[in-house]
Amino acid sequence: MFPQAGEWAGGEAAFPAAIKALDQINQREDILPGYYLNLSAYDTRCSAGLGTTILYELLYNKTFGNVNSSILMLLGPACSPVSTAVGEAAKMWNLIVLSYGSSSPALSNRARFHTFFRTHPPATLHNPTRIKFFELFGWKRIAILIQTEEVWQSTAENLEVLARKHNVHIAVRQLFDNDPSHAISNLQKDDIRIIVGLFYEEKARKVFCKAYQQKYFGESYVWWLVGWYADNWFLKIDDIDCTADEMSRAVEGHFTTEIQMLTDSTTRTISGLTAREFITDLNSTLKQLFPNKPVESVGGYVESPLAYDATWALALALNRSLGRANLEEWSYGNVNMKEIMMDDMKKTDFFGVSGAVKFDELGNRMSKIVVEQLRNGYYHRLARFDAEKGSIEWLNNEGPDGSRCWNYKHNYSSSY
Ligand SMILES: CC1(C)CO[C@@H](CC(=O)O)CN1
Repeated sequence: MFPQAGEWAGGEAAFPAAIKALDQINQREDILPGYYLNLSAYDTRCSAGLGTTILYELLYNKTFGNVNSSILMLLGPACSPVSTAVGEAAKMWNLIVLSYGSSSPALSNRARFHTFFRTHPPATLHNPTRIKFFELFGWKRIAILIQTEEVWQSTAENLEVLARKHNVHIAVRQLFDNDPSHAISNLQKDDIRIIVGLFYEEKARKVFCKAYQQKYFGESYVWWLVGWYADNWFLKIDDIDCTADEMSRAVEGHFTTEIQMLTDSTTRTISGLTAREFITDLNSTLKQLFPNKPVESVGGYVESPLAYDATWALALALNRSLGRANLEEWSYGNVNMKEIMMDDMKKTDFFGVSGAVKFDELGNRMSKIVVEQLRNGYYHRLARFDAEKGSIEWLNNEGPDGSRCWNYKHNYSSSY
């Protein structure tokens, strides 16, 4: 399932990446020998209803698409709302679902999504990084500003649980639906200085425009946002009543956390390619497919390594199951074979273009998180955090031990 439109057209780049993996897999004699993996792709348009309809047709309509047999596994969906609908239904047909693009923490509920796995980590994976930095900088009093959407509210709940375990006090938790003015006034009244902002890009512009207008910005405030907004997101002023200069001043100095989806490593991956070789090849394909836009703005470009690695993960799991299951006997009622394939999915452990690929007990994939800071309008990569080891790797800036990152103009107070 590869959305080509809708809230997030993540399938635009993910589909070519998955096809590349499939072609490489089908040429490998050592993977699924004697079998040819066939991929039937459908545009879900990021719609839960359409995704469910496609699943139903795949299950019951043998003439649907070019599928004239039962499908072995489902690659996708991309968008969280579609994964929520499809992932919950698929288990009733013993169908394993492997998403490459869904970040909703709700999808970690194993009871609801028993056969669901994802190479895209949940949004909650940002939280250990945030806590690590709060401890590093001695920030004890934090606020969370939350857009009323499930993905952000469940991320906030997870952050509060972690904060309590690490003696960080969540002093204020402010929710807003469309207009953040009242919430920002409350943060100001409580003299909050460290704010974790959990909202989509369009709301981020409203937050910082209001913050500017209410003079709630500058060197004494530290904002933590997600790092996957579009480049120069704060300069798109057509939907706010602030100038680009006002927005630049309001957002200056904020930190972001982002899942690292393409490894920096030069190690050869399971496919034999390095990550650099993979992305170079994908870029040339995307330039042909989307000649009128830069590759970085093709939907799902950042997540495409996750789709590539997800295709490898499915093929490797099926390959492992060959020893214990006869794939010709697969049918949606074959619980025994579903259990075998579930076991083999849980054994996933390979080095892909997105880094180490393995799933935890909730079907989630762990990744590294990159921390950046906006300085004079440009994002600087500060550090990479390994949530599994709890370790920080400083990138071209040393740590807070009196090095360059402290030369920056913000005088962070350690009393908050
Ligand atoms: C980092 C982002 C943009 C978060 O949303 C994901 C889509 C979703 O969870 O619906 C895709 N990747």
